[in-house]
Amino acid sequence: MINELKVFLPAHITGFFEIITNDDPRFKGSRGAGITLDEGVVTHTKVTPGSGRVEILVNGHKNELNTVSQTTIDVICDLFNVDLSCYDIFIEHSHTFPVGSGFGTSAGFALGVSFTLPTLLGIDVSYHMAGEIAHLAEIRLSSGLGDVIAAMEGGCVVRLREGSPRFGIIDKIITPQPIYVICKTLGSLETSGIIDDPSYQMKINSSGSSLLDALIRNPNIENFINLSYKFAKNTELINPELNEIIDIMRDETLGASMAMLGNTAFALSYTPDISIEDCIITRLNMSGVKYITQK
Ligand SMILES: Nc1ncnc2c1ncn2[C@@H]1O[C@H](COP(=O)(O)OP(=O)(O)O)[C@@H](O)[C@H]1O
Ligand SMILES: CC(C)(COP(=O)(O)O)[C@@H](O)C(=O)O
Repeated sequence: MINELKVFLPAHITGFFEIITNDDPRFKGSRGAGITLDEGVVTHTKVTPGSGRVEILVNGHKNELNTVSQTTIDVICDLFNVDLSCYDIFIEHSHTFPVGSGFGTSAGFALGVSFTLPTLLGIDVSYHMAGEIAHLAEIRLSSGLGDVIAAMEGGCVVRLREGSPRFGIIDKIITPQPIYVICKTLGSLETSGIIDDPSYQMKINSSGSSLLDALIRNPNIENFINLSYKFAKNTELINPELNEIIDIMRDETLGASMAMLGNTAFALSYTPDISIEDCIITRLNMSGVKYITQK
């Protein structure tokens, strides 16, 4: 039996969204649209016979960022009634984007665990069930609502129905040629502080719903980024400093907006050229979850 697996999950930037609550976390989530990137989170998981030790590293460090991973392990134990006392588990996440800045990093951590640990424990989970495990961890922590279902698929993902990957419904916007994604981050935003705040929920939902309808009527990448900017303005989530950067980006690209939920500007372009310093430049991901080592 294999004792280690490595998997890649693309980062996911939400352009606009609508919060859909439900007492059943499998049916709680968001509708909206976003893009996945060719960079994200690589997770390397090893399981050996042992005494219940769990070690989680994030970019080589043990720190508070192991909460999402630990919560995903807890979800696996709850769902499959697993006793970990006779295993030692080692998980290492490597991520290129800053946490909490609108790149869906928490979803990448959760999916990295859910697409490796069950298999290494001999638990047979389907592709969509592995996604559901990560979704349940995100909902439990309020660290995300719809990144999981989008990151698994790749591309420019439209979330038509909320929920875990077993119940949510997505579609994709076809891009005629390769798309560069240009990002400039000024810092983080606390996701839970926004998605759990009733006043933000009202602004988000009153705007997100109509923008999704507008994208469905005209499903193309330029419309996505322009509707995303409308959302950032309508919800008043954008700040003047970020707006200045977005204005410059918009003049040089197909369009630009704020990455939800982070203090980050992102632009879509057919070329990697931009006049702004210190941008992260990558490509629209088309593959979704990808095993680096074979199952
Ligand atoms: N590994 C982690 N452990 C604990 N909390 C995390 C972890 N990753 C992200 N978070 C928290 O979850 C929320 C969403 O994180 P993240 O998905 O990285 O946000 P974003 O998509 O905005 O970058 C943030 O509040 C962040 O602080
Ligand atoms: C926008 C957000 C609710 C949070 O995104 P992040 O902060 O990147 O986890 C996302 O999960 C979504 O549902 O679209």
